[in-house]
Amino acid sequence: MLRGEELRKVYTSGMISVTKKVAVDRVSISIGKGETIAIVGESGCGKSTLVKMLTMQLPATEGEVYCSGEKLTGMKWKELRQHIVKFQMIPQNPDDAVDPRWELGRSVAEPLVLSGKYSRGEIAKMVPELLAEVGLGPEFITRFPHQVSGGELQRVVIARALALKPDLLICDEATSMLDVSVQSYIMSLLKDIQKKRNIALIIITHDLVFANVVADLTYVMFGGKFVEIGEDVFTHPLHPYTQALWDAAHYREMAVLPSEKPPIPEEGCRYFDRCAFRDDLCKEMQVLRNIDGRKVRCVHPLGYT
Ligand SMILES: Nc1ncnc2c1ncn2[C@@H]1O[C@H](COP(=O)(O)OP(=O)(O)OP(=O)(O)O)[C@@H](O)[C@H]1O
Repeated sequence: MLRGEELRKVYTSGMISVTKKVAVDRVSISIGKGETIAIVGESGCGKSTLVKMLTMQLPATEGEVYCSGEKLTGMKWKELRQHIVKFQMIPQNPDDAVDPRWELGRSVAEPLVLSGKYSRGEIAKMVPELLAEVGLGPEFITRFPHQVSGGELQRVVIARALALKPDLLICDEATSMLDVSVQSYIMSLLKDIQKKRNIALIIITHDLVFANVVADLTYVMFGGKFVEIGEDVFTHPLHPYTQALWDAAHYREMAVLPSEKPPIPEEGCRYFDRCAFRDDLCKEMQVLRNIDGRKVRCVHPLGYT
């Protein structure tokens, strides 16, 4: 359904001495209808930048995006907006998605109004239906954001995102600001909605257990590139970084992933300076190799050396 090919993003900053930051470096990614993928990796590795390029919220420095066979990169805005309205974001902080001065019903109705496709009567019928789909009653229509809990507000944001029948929902740390019991409720709600509506889900998360459980495929990112892609990657990690990420998340003693992070080398394996298994072979260009149904960017995959 949606595919990004060789996406690259270089951020430039500064007026006199211009600095360049390669946030994402020639990454390809695709997601099919009804599929769930998770993108994991430490802060700053390029997850959000990649997804923003894939969903056309941010122009790519290089690379192309295709949706159901049509090329979105280079498309005129009028035509492009018909596509991107089908990609809806559930943000980390639900407060960012609603106007604090508006009743919640108005926030849910807004995309329907802006689309110009529905009459007032139709919208008045659709808003309570959308709220019901996320388990909220019609009494929420006249409440304000400060009159509901964080979990309820996130459900309103989901209802609003569903209004224009999206093909893809992007959850960028969508539950990380909620307490643990509400987190699991919201995620199972999203999975139920996904099943019912056959929506694709992209989940950006620091919760590796959750990624392992919900995603059909997990993409592990390091230094602007994928280092491992597969199902259930944390059960038997093949890339040393995947293992280190898992260990770090579980506070275990380990030899890699130090708090002092060395700079990422531009040539060869990006994980070189942090890796306990490095040798001269790792200084050469690394490609994603197929191993046991996974894709791994490593010449010394764990368990194979
Ligand atoms: N607008 C920008 N201008 C300059 N650099 C940026 C900009 N946005 C992001 N970056 C840099 O690009 C890199 C990737 O950022 P990005 O937000 O994609 O990472 P991330 O993996 O999503 O991080 P997090 O998990 O903390 O959200 C970071 O080093 C970040 O500082």
